[in-house]
Amino acid sequence: MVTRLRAGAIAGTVVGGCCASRCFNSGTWQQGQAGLFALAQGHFDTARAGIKPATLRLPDDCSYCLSHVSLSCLSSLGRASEDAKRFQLTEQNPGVNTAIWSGMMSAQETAAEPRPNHSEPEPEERRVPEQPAAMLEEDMEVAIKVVVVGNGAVGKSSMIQRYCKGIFTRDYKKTIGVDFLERQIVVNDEDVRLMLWDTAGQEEFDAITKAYYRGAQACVLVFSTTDRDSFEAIVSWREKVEAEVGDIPTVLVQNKIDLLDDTVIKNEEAEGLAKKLKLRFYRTSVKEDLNVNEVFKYLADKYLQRLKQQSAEETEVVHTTSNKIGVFNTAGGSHCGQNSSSVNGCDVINLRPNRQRTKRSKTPFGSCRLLIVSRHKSGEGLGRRFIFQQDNDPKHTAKISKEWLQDNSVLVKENLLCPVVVDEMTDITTSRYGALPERLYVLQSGKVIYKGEVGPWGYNPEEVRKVLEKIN
Ligand SMILES: Nc1nc2c(ncn2[C@@H]2O[C@H](COP(=O)(O)OP(=O)(O)OP(=O)(O)O)[C@@H](O)[C@H]2O)c(=O)[nH]1
Repeated sequence: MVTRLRAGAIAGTVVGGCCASRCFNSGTWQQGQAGLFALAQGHFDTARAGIKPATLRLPDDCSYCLSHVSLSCLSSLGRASEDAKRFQLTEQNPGVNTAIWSGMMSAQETAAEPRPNHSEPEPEERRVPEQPAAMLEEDMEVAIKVVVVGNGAVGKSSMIQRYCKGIFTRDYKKTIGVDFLERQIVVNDEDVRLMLWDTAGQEEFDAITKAYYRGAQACVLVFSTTDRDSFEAIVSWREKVEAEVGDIPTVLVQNKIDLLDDTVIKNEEAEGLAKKLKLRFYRTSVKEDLNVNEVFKYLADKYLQRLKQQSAEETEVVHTTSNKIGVFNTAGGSHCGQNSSSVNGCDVINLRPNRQRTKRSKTPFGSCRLLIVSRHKSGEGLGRRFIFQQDNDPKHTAKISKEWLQDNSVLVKENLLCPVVVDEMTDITTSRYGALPERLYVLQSGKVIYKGEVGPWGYNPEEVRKVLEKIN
């Protein structure tokens, strides 16, 4: 069975990245998939989010697959622009408001198959403006996951709302778990999509929020001018984030400086803390819209600098090791493409190097940072799926990857020009991009007092809210 998805707008609120996806039919979990889930509620536009379209082949026994969005480089596929016009789930997955994106192989495998009949007009609300093909071909953008952390009521949600929606509300509504908004900006001529994760400030949500730090690429540590505790908690917030994601571009923010008259933190204390933590320090007033843009611009800039630095280091590796860095071309499908062949009765995927690697070039995968190749072999269902993760991290240029590819009948024809990580559905993708807890729990004195259904379908924040209100 082939389930096809087309790009565009999905009715949905992104609730998290996923580390696994579940086939409801077979009950099996497919691990190692990365990305963002969209759930019914609100609006999430995949095209705007920079997610490129693909068709996806689901195994024959899987008619209701809750799957993933992966950061794959599909823009170069001939069909991409056509597919990108709008998103639509076919009749085979009714009611499943999930974006499923897969890697090159899936897309190429299905390319030869007949398209389902979409002759019926789409409902008005599903239609999205068509995008010029050229944009889809070339506009790969950098997406940065930013987590905003700090004690409760310091203004995290307000800051994100101000930045993404340009609004400020006086009402305080405690964040339960996490929330998400995004904004696209241009920094040094680069399109950057900031995905801002608003996390709850209260300790009782730690278990939930920590899961969302995973894969974060930048962090805002916020304290309030009028809340001494929030200032003193900064070091511990930093440690929590670092424990999950290591050293990422981070900024220290003192919010509510419009209330400077009521300050409980001396200037030199705040500056001293920034110095001690070696962080850029901003004073903001979300209320007065002071310095908020600067905070996020700085982070985006810092992140881009790191990317550039990484690229430069990789180039060095090209000259010094036999494992060259670049992008690899996954020509051919997994079982019948012209570039696949058979060795000892096994299918072989031929990976060919692509010699160019220029940003925004028309070269296939030219600006790809992560390439996931999924491979299904008919009849073997979920068991035969390989994911090659090209994330340009020199550490991953491991000999072992190559050996693994060869052991699994993936023929590497020449030296690949890129580091290749073989993610055997284990933890690499998960730990970097996954963020979705399997269930929501509420614990009290070490005891589970609420256990939700398997998420994200089974998430029920309202239930959680009620439980929390009861125990507070
Ligand atoms: N005066 C002033 N009030 C602010 C500012 N920023 C936020 N607030 C107010 O502070 C309160 C808390 O703001 P939130 O954004 O909900 O705080 P939060 O950090 O997200 O809180 P949690 O969700 O509990 O973690 C709200 O009443 C806001 O209106 C600011 O810059 N100045």
